[in-house]
Amino acid sequence: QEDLESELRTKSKRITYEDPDPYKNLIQWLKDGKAEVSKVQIEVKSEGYRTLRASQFIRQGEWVLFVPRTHYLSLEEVKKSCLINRKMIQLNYIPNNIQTYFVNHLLQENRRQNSFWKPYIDVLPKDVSGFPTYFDAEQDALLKGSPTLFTVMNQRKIFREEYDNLKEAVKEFQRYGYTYNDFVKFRILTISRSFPVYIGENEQQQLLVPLADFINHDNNGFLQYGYSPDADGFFMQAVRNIQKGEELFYNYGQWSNKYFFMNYGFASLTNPMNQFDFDVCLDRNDRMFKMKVELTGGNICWGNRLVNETDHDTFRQSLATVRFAQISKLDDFMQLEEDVQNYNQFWPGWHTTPKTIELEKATFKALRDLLVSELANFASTIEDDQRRLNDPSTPEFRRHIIMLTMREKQIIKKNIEVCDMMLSVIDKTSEQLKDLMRYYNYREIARFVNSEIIPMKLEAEGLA
Ligand SMILES: C[S@@+](CC[C@H](N)C(=O)[O-])C[C@H]1O[C@@H](n2cnc3c(N)ncnc32)[C@H](O)[C@@H]1O
Repeated sequence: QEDLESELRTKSKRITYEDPDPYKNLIQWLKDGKAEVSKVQIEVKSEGYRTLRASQFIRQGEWVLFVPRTHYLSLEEVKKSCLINRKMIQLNYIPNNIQTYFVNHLLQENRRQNSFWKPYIDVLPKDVSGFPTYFDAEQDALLKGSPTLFTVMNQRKIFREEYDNLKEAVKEFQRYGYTYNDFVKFRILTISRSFPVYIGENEQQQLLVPLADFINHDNNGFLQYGYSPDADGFFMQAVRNIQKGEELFYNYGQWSNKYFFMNYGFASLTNPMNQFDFDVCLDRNDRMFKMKVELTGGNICWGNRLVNETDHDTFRQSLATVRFAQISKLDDFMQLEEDVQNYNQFWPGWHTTPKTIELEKATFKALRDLLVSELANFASTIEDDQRRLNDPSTPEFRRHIIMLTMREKQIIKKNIEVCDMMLSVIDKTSEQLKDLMRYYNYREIARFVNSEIIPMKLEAEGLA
């Protein structure tokens, strides 16, 4: 194995790139490898924040850049050319994430003086302290109340476990003295810089692609990427005409702020995919606790999510889960048991349909109380956040925490308002409700009232 390693090292000694400007080395290395990089230019906005600009007009459909297979890292490549990875495979060690194969390869190449990958490694960000995995107790405290804090803790645990297990299982990993900090740094760099790409028809691969990984995210990104079998490499393509000098962006995906924050270290106020994650749990003092647990196959809590828009299934699901927890009448529960015959497994958020106006009232009240207490858990108010965002001395990493948690709080607040609104109208007559819903802003709520509440009202009014 060591022979193969030294052979690779000799091979990589052929050309060295020693310009004091690491970006020049990167471009020259890519050009020497027959990459097509002439239409883009690197701009260093700050040491940790670089971007690409179009160095010429680029027509819609044209490739913006091309990197051949020899100059990007694929899973196949890193499994083959990294000693630790080969050992892992021999030992049948299954990493908790395939990112570990990339991390091991980067650690190896980072250690080598004359690595073929040196021009790439030299331009990877040096400082990743803005990623939540690196936060200290004081920075964690800023996330208090946010469901993201739990995810951060969990991520740290996963990273630590992998590092400790690797050290234990692969003696070379320990011998090279790779530190936990470097392991985590390369793990984060792998997460935040990899491209999921379809190579074969159904074969999705992660790739680390030099230079392409300088492009930042925007919701209105105008590039797409892929693998070209004919050219045997990775391309970025313009989906519209791009003017000379324009900054290049692509859309990293329709992800929530929490996802961006965890994987890329940023959040945005304009992300349309924001969400607030929260748990709805059964009350252990509930008389029906045991019956409910039995019905759901042993569950007590369910993860739910609310989004910006109340025009969304997530609202109905959250409501239904709370409704399940709120059922207190045997009749309602029996009706639920009847409904359940139609499903293989009972999911409170999908299957707990409205039963009575009384139950709906209790449900909106309980959801409201839950959200009010969630809101009170946060370290700061929306107003504090707004003030800090307006203050230019607020550090960059902190802005992202504020944007993340502020959006979570805004979602909670909006949903509290919906609960309040429902509680204020639920005692009205069916006619009054119909009138109110005609101009109601939240379509999902209006649809819910029209399809569920009004029929219940009509039935009750008919009986009366
Ligand atoms: C693939 S890299 C893009 C290039 C990066 N700016 C650099 O200098 O190497 C992804 C990283 O860029 C930054 N980034 C990308 N899009 C961003 C955005 N819309 N807002 C803030 N930071 C962003 C984040 O630090 C993220 O982890």
